[in-house]
Amino acid sequence: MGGVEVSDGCSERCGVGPHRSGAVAADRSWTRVGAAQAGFPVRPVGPRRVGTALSRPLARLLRARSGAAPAHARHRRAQGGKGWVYDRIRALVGDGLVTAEGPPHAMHRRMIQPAFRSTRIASYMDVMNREATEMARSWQPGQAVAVDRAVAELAGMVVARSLCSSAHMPARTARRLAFLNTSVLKVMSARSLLPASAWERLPLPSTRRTTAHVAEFHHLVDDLIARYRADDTDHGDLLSVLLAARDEDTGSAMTDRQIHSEITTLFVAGIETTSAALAGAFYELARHPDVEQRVVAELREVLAGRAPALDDLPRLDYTQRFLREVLRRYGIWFLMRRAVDDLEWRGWRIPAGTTLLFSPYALHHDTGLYPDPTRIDPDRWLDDDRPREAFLPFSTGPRGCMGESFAWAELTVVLAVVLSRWRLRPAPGSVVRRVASSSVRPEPLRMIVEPR
Ligand code: HEM
Repeated sequence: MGGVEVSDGCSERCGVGPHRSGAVAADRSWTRVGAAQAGFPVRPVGPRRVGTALSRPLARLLRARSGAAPAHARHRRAQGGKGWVYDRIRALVGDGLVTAEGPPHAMHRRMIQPAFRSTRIASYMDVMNREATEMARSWQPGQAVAVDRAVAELAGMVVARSLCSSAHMPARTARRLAFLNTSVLKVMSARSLLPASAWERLPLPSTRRTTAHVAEFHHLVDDLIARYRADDTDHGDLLSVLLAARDEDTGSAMTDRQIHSEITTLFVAGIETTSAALAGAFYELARHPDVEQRVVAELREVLAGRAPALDDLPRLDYTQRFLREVLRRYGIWFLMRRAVDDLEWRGWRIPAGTTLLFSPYALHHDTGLYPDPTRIDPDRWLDDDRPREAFLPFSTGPRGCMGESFAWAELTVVLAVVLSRWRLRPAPGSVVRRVASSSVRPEPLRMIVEPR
C-alpha cells in the first residue's frame, strides 16, 4: 500500500506527534520533496519531519476573500491555485471540481450544488442504508473481516449507487467501478506525493495494471453517460442532476467530457475519505468500550432499531461528537495551495507561484487547541469555544468539501446499521498501523465480528 506510517509518539518511525505548531508527517523522500517543491520557508524540527508552523493561519487564508478585485480575480484570489499534487490527480479526473480552477470551477460548483441539497441527501441515505445492511448481513458470527477493505467497497458502492440508481448500472458494474477506482487511487495517492513521473513510464506490471484499470474505468463511465443520454429520464440520482444542470448565466449544460470528469471526481473524492473515517470509527470504538457503550445506547434510544433519517442527525448528539473526534484523528493529511499573487503575511513573504502545504491533521493535533490530542474524547466538544477554523476536516471556503452533508449522513447510517447487529473487536495478533496517503487511516484492520 502506498502511504507513510504515522504514529502518536515520537518514536524512530514517527513522522508526527502531539505538538503546538503543526507538522506534516513525512518519510525521508517526502521530507525532501515537500521542502524543495514547496519553495517555502519550512522550519525543520527533526530529521524526519517538516514543520510548517502555519496550519492555523493558513486555515484563515482558506477562508479569505479579497474585496477589491473584480469577481473573476476575486474568485481566483480567494481559492488560489491548488498545486502540483492536484496537477497530477488531473491526469485521472480531468478538470472536475477538485482539480478545476478559476471561473470554470465556480460555474461547475454552482451547477452541481443542487445534487447535494438536503432533499437529495435524504434519498442517498436510502442507498447508504441498503448498502450498509447488505454488508452487515454478509458477515458471520466470529468471522474475521478485513474491515478496511469492507468499508472501502461499501463507500465505493454508496457513491456508485448514489450516482446511478437505475438499471443502467447493474450491480456488477457498480462493484467494478468501485473496485477500479479504489485500486487506481491507491497507486495515485502514493504517486501524487512524488514530483517525478519518469518511473511511471517504465513497463512495470503495476503500471500496466493501473493503466488498464484507468482505461476500463473511463470506458464504463462513458458507457453510463451514453445510456443516460439515450434514455433522457430523471432517475432522481446524482447523474440525472449532472445531466440536467444548467449554468444560471448562460443556460448551457455540461458536455459529456465535463460530466465524465465530475463523475470520476465524485468517486475519487468520496471513497477514500469516507472509508478512512469509517475504518477509524470502528477501530476507535473497539479501543474505547465506554465510548462504544454510549454511542450504541444513543443509537438505540433515538432510532429504536430503524435506519437514521436526515432529521435524526442533530438528535444523535453523542454519536456526532464521536464522529467529530474520528474526523479529527483520521482526516485528510494535507492540502495544497498555490499563491496566485505575492502575499505578505505575518512577516512571511510568499511570492506568487509558491506552493503552500496546509495540514488539517496537524491542526487537529495542535495541543493548544486540543489538549491530549491523541485521546478520543467526544466530550471535548461540549461547550466548544474553539474558533471555527480549528476544525477543518472538510476544508472551508470556496473549495470546501461539496460532499460534507453526504459524508456526515453516510458515517452515521453505516455506524447505526453495523452497530445494531455487530460488535467489532481487533483480530487477535493483528497489528494495526496508522497509515497516511491522502487520509490517515488504520491499516490493516482485521476485526472479529460478534453478534450484539
Ligand atoms: C469523511 C469524508 C470526507 C472528507 C473528510 C472530505 C474532505 C474534503 C476536503 C478536505 C476537501 C477539500 C480538498 C481540497 O481543497 O483540495 C474536499 C473536497 C471535495 N469533496 Fe470531500 N470529503 C469527504 C467526503 C466526500 C464525499 C462523500 C463527496 C461526494 C460524494 C465529496 C466530494 C467532494 C468534492 C466534489 C470536493 C471538491 C470541492 C471543490 O473544490 O469545489 N467529499 N473534501
